[in-house]
Amino acid sequence: MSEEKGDELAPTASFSQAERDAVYRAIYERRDVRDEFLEEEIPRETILRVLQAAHHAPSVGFMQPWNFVLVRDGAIRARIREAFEAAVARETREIPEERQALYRSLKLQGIMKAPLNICVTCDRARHGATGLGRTQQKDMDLLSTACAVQNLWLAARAEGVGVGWVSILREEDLRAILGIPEEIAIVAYLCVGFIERAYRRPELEVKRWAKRLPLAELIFENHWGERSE
Ligand SMILES: Cc1cc2c(cc1C)N(C[C@H](O)[C@H](O)[C@H](O)COP(=O)(O)O)c1[nH]c(=O)[nH]c(=O)c1N2
Repeated sequence: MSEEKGDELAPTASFSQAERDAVYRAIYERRDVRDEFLEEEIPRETILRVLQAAHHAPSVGFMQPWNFVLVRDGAIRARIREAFEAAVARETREIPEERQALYRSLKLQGIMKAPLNICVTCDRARHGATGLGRTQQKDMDLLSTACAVQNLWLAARAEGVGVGWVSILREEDLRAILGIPEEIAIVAYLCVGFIERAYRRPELEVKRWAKRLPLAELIFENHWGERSE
């Protein structure tokens, strides 16, 4: 035990109603943004605040396996955009016939429009190949990195910055274009920029691709399939 002075348990200060409202507002008003990005550069301090929020995400064994590759260069983003187009062509073939027209009408990325792209990676061997909390469930490092992405997404919303997650990209293309080593996993490719307008509901719901499921249908009591009366 090597606790330092000030490290003892302290009372948890409660949130005021306004603070609670702000937290829930960030959660409910966060959107996946594809097309509404402004050209304006995001100040370095704002980017760092958002990344600091990501860096304070929970992680298995406090592993903090993430890195953030900040991509601003237009030529690099153009190559990623090309890789996206090729990936969309492949994905289109897997979409059921009756949904193809709707799929093709969707805007699914803002790689060139957003002034900043961020590739979030996971170093699966950080602090050793195995570790606390990860011996039985091997992908906990990847899930920890997803927690960091969510923190980033929420903090960005509070900063007036929109984020769009683009997963229609082959990992090998991102790896080659961004020079990411083989041993580093790629978790998220994000388009990031200030926004002034956003949908109030998920764009995929507005465009009738999918609906939000009723929460009550997703909750079981004690055993899978058991619902409360
Ligand atoms: C892991 C992962 C991967 C993707 C996404 C999200 C997540 C969590 N989403 C965004 C997704 O469509 C969106 O979150 C939902 O439609 C819900 O909308 P809101 O995020 O609430 O606006 C997403 N959107 C998109 O246009 N292209 C994409 O490739 C992806 N990929």
